This record gives sequence, structure tokens and C-alpha cells, in this order.
Amino acid sequence: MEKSARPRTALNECVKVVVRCRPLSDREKNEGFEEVVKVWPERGAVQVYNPKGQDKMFTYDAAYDASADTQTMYDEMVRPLVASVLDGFNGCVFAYGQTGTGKTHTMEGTADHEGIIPRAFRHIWAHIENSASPDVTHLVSCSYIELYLEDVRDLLSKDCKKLTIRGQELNGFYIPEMTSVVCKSAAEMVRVMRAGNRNRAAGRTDMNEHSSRSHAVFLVTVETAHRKTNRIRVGKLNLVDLAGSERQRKTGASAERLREASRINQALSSLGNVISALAENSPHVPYRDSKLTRILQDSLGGNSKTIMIANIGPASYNYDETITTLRYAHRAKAIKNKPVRNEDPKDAKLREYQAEIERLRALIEQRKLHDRKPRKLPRPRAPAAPQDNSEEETVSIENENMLAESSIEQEKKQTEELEAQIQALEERLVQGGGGGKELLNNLNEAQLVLQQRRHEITQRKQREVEMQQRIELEEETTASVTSTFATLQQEVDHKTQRLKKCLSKYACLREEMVEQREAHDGERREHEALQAALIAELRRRLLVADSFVPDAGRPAVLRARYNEDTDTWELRDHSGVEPLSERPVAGPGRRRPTSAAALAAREPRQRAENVLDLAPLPLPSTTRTYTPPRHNHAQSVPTPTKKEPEMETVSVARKSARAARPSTAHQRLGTAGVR
Ligand SMILES: Nc1ncnc2c1ncn2[C@@H]1O[C@H](COP(=O)(O)OP(=O)(O)OP(=O)(O)O)[C@@H](O)[C@H]1O
Repeated sequence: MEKSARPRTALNECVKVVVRCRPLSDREKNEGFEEVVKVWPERGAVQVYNPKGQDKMFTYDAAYDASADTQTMYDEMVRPLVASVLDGFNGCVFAYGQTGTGKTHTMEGTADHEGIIPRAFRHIWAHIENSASPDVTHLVSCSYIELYLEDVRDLLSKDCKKLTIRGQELNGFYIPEMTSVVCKSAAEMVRVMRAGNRNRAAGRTDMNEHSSRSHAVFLVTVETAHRKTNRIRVGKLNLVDLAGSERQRKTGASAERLREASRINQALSSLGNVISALAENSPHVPYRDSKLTRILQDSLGGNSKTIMIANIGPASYNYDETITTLRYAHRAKAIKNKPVRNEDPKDAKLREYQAEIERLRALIEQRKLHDRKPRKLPRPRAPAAPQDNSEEETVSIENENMLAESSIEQEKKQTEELEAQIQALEERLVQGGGGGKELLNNLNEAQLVLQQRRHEITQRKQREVEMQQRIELEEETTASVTSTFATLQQEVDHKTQRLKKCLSKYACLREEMVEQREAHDGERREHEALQAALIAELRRRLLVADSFVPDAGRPAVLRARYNEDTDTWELRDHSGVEPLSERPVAGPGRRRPTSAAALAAREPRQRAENVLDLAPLPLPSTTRTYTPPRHNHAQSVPTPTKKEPEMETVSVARKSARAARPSTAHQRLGTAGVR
């Protein structure tokens, strides 16, 4: 994720929310679970049967039941978003939901059912092949990262190296060191995705045979340069498969799974807080709370067009989780983003490549010109040279010739290398309309027409859903205004009915409030249990530290400083001064400073001087230490051995020092009110 320039002007656009309900699994069927979810695709609504009370109804931009395939979903919702990315906007599709509800099935798909990610690849390459003008150049690159146990890992690097998120909340976060692979076809992108998937953390839980234990982000960057306008547009597409939220008691979690689950839930709860803050227009949005929310900052409330896919399962035993997911999704509908077309951003790779190609071409031209110039001939021979000298001269001329030949050879080789470099760079760039074959063009045209038709149908369907939702809303609010009554009894009946409706709505809301409170209490209990476990672990470590770390090591602990960028504790430099970012320079005519004081000095003048920071020498004492008068107990008390009083003094001194020493970290924690 490269740092991108901030948008100039932007129109608000709400996050689009889609719900997808998977079919009952074989296991759920065998165990006799009922279906409690009914999807109304034509109204974009989801109804959940409540075993304890009133059914619940939620409406979204679109809703898909078990019979809907990913193709329909892609054409109706995702296709317009990917088209915007190809036009230079940022886009994000993320799948959210309880574990085992079909997030990976929706995003990546399986061997038989292609998911959204490979479909997006094919869409991008169909567009590039169809872009008719050879004046258009494209560069497509992709990166793949995962967030596992709060570590951001590069899935495309050999050793899955850990990455650091940089930046500030105000200017956006970015990941500078992640691997970016330039691709030349959809098949190549699929290969890259599979290579990354092999490195992804997955495991088995009671809820899902192949559960993703990490949040994965596949990032596609499409750069498009138009030669005529000399403009470059950069669209970035984030395809996110989140790990599933899960109740720890349901997943049959081992210690390792429990640790993963608590981290997954922590990140998802931060995501929920960000969604709530954005939906309520809160002045502070807690993006900083987790790495997941930092990565998704632009997608939620920033410069991006975003689709949230909420995956749910239909089984009755997942009622609570389904309701929680639907509530989250409902809240996300209120998030407003500010998408802006990214035109000529500073970090466009295409511009860099074009400049490099130009530079290499100029270099080759220069070399060619240089080669055409007449070469310096070997020195003419001396007229009458004695026999023994002429042999020497022949050797030297031969040497010169050999040198000249080798330098020509070397230059030729360098020119060839430059040409190879140009070719390699040009191969990365894809020219529009490069197909050339009539058959392929006809096929592409037919595809284009088909896409156009699909798009029109989708838009019509969306309008219908919106109309239906609006009609239902208006029916409710205007019924009492428009109706006229023949008799008083009719009016009373009508108003009684309305009152009943209002009362049932009120009961529904109360029920919801109770449920929310219960869910909140449950979550709080889980957090408290986790907190208690962490505090117990902390106490154990503090006990070890208090018992085994010598006093001399304690000041080091005080020098520890938390680095927010790397999320680690680091030991501060001994001097207590920040280490210098550059090597110190010497003053004019002086040696480079090496003393500790010069290296740590803040003033440039002091840094240039090689001042030594010497502690003052101890002065000889001018007073005498008080010694108490000696009592002569020689007769009554047996004379103590010489060593005894000394030992006693030492042990008393030790005791008093121990009493004066600040309490142990363990005790400090106890007094800090941690129970
Ligand atoms: N729409 C669907 N149609 C048919 N099968 C589905 C559908 N959605 C999910 N499944 C099946 O349900 C199972 C679980 O799906 P998947 O692994 O995608 O869940 P997940 O939400 O990604 O889980 P986790 O969060 O644990 O990774 C898989 O066997 C998958 O094939």
C-alpha cells in the first residue's frame, strides 16, 4: 500500500452493504437444525425468525439467498466498483461475518465456484484487452498481505517478512515495504494469489474445517497512461477476506486457537467501533486501535468506493451471531466515503518506468554517437628505429589495439544490456488494443455488449429494490394521513390498528435493547476473562523478574519505550537522548567527533567539537566521620569476635536499604488497584 496524495474535492458516497446467506451445511442438516433466515432479494431484505419473540427485518442495498451464485452478485454489485477502479478510483470489497459463513467462498471461491477475486482479475484484463487505442498503456501490479496475531505479514515475500504500517491518522496509513508483483494476465494474477494463499495462516475449528485464522488483503493497482493527454490514472482495489468472528465456546478452541480467536475478535471489535463511530458521525474515529482498522482507514470513511459483504448462516443455533452481523452491516450503511479519481499521483510507477525507458534510450543514443566518432589511432612508428626497439613497439601497439578492441566489445555489451533493460521494462507495460486479431476483437466486442446489457439489468434491478423499500416506508408513514373514514367506528378501528403496530414496534425495540445488553454483557464477560488471564500471566512474569532480575538490571526496564510504528518495546539509548539520525559531521578542519557527549549533543556546534564528558574527580574529604564512643564491657560481656559487629551492620544496612527501595513491580501492580 503506497502512500497516495490526498483527494482534492470529493462527493460523498455511502458504503454499499450486501448480505449473502449460505445454504444449510450437511452437518447442520444431519444435526436437525432449522433455518431461521428468510431472504427477500427483490426488496433487499433479510428476515430472521426469533424463537423467543418478534421476527427481525433488516434492509440492505442487496440481499442474496442460498440459491444465488457469485456470478450474479459480481455482475450486480462488484462489476461497477471494479469499473470505477479502472477509471482511477480506489475500491474495496470486504467480506465480514461469523466463522464458516462463506467469506472465503465468496471472495476466493473454490475449484468449481470462482469467487469475486479471480472474477475481478478477469474483468480487469478484459478491459485492458478491449481498450481500443494503442495510445493507452497499462501497468498492473498486485500485493498480498495478511494480518495474523497483530503482525502484518507479506505473503508474497519468501519468508513472509513482517511489515510495518507507517503514517498518521490524518494523512492516512501506508505499508512501504510490501512486495509488489507486476502481472501480465489474469492467469498470472491467480497464480500470485495461490502462491500467497499457501503462506496464509489457516486451521481447523469445530465451526469450519478450513478456517482462515488471519485477515487477508489482496491489493491490485491498475495504472493507465494516456499518451495524448499525458495523464496517468491510478486505481487501487483492496479485496479483503476477514477472519471470522467466533464465540470461543463454540469453536472448541485449543490454547493456540484461543489466542488467535481473541486477537481476531479484538481486531473485529475495533472494526465495529470504527463503523459505529463513522455511522454516528463521531468527531473521533478510533482507527489507531488496531492494525486492521489502520489498513482499512481509506476504505471506511476515506477516499474509496466500498462494498461490505455480510455473510450469514441460516441455522437456528447461530441466531445470536447472525443478528450481530446483520446489525453491524446495517450500521455500516450509514458510512459516507469521499472517493476521488487519482490523477497523476506522485507514486505512479508507470511514470517512473516511462522516465527510465527515456533515460536508457538517451544513453544508447549517446553511445551510438560516440561510436560513430573517429577513434584515436595508434601512435605512428618512429622513422628509423633500431632492431631491438621495433619489437617492443610492435608489442605495445598490439596491446593498444587489444585494449581498444576490448573497450569496443565492452561498450557493445553495455549497449546490449541497456537494450535488454528497456525491453524488460516495456514488457511490464501493456499496450491497449495489442491483440490485433480480428477474431479476438469480435469476441471482446461481444463481451462488451453483454457486459453493457448486464449492467443495465443490474441498474434496473437496483432501482426496483430502492423503489420497493421507499414505497414500504411511505406506506407506513402516510397511511393515516391519506385515509378517510366513513364512520367514527372505522376511524377508531384504524387508529387502534396503528396503535397496535406502534406498540409491537415498541416491544420489538425493547426486546432488541435487552438482547443488545445481553450481547454486550456476554462480550464484557469474555473480555474480563481474557483480562484476568493476561493479568495472571503478567503477575507470573513480574514475580520471575522480581525474584531473578538483579537490581542492576532494573534501570534498563525504566528506559524501555513503546514504539507505536513497530508495536514493540525498545530500550532507549543509555544517555537518555534520542540516537542521532545522521552521522555527526566535523567542524571545519577538525576530526569527526567520536566522544559520547559529542554524539549525543543536540547543538550542532557541540556535535562538531570532540568534547569529553568527564565526571568530576572525587575531592579528598575535609571532615571526619563520626564514630560513637566505645563502652568498656570487658568484664560483664564476652568480647565479640572482630567480624561480628561488621556483619551485623551490613545486614542492618541491607534491611534498611530493602525497606527504602521502591516496592517490587509485583507489589506496585498490586497497589495500582489491579485485582
Ligand atoms: N454460498 C455458498 N454455497 C455453497 N457452499 C457454501 C457457500 N458459502 C459457504 N459455503 C461452504 O461453507 C463452508 C465454509 O465456508 P468458508 O470457508 O468460505 O467460510 P469462512 O466464512 O471463510 O470461514 P472462516 O472465517 O472460518 O475462514 C465451505 O465448505 C464452503 O464451501
